[in-house]
Amino acid sequence: MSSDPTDAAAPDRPVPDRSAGIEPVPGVAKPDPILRADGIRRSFGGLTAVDVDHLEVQRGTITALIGPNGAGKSTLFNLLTGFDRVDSGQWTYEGRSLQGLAGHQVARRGMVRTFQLTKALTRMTVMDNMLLAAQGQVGEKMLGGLLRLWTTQEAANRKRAIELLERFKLDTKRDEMAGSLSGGQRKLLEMARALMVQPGMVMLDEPMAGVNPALVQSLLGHITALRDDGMTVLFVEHDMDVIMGISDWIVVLAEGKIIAEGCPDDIRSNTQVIDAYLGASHDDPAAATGEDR
Ligand SMILES: Nc1ncnc2c1ncn2[C@@H]1O[C@H](COP(=O)(O)OP(=O)(O)OP(=O)(O)O)[C@@H](O)[C@H]1O
Repeated sequence: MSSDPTDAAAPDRPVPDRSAGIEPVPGVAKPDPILRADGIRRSFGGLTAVDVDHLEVQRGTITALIGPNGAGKSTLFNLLTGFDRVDSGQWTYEGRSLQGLAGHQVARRGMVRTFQLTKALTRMTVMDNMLLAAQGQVGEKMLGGLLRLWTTQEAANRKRAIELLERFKLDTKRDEMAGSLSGGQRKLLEMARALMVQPGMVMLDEPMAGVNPALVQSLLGHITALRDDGMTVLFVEHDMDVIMGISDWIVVLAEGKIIAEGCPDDIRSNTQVIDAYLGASHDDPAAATGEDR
């Protein structure tokens, strides 16, 4: 990563289109992939949740992972970030294998994901949430041990936490319980927590879910600022306006497989994508194309 992600605002410079010229076909090779995955499979009983032959994520882009309910988006996120185990497959981040690593080890390599705040986290202050995130994405079982290890790194971590809370306009909330934050503020905290480990790639799980429409623009600005600061963003989202509005590239999953990839215009006009959404009984078909209803 070339610049400090704690910069308060997105730099005022044009962002190069890093997905220009890439052919819109499933599994297409990218000129400068930060993440490469091959043969990623995961079944639950008889159900194949994920069956991805090849996926590359281009460095420095905002890439959306979309698909109807049950398509396998969350499972793929969990697998790539070490929060679930593949049945088979290999994947690399920055050319190094992540196979078999736990979530916190993946985060320390620089690929970090956001999580909805768990109950335990909502009972901690905003600042303690940030300090805990600095330890990497460990399970709550390890909380006690980590609390004791805080002292050494604490000063540096506090400084970084304050910078990030200022960036996300949460600095006045630092001593409040995370559970008292609004839906949008929680999303901001989830993003701020992810940045504590200075990642090169951030994976956002439904960053707009439960957010008041008034805060959507601000959140979108923060997501594009991550990319403009040099990070790669991969996100799962259902809101088609958001997806079409900020994505450089879109990967479409259906029944565990990548059925389409391309820039927003490619995806909007892709009949296979429209069919996949039309075939999913509990999704709104109009949403598949991002058309006004
Ligand atoms: N732990 C599990 N045990 C059994 N089945 C699971 C498990 N996790 C996911 N599945 C199944 O795997 C399939 C893919 O689920 P997944 O949650 O990854 O889809 P998704 O695309 O994220 O869906 P949504 O958009 O609704 O969140 C679904 O059929 C789901 O029921």
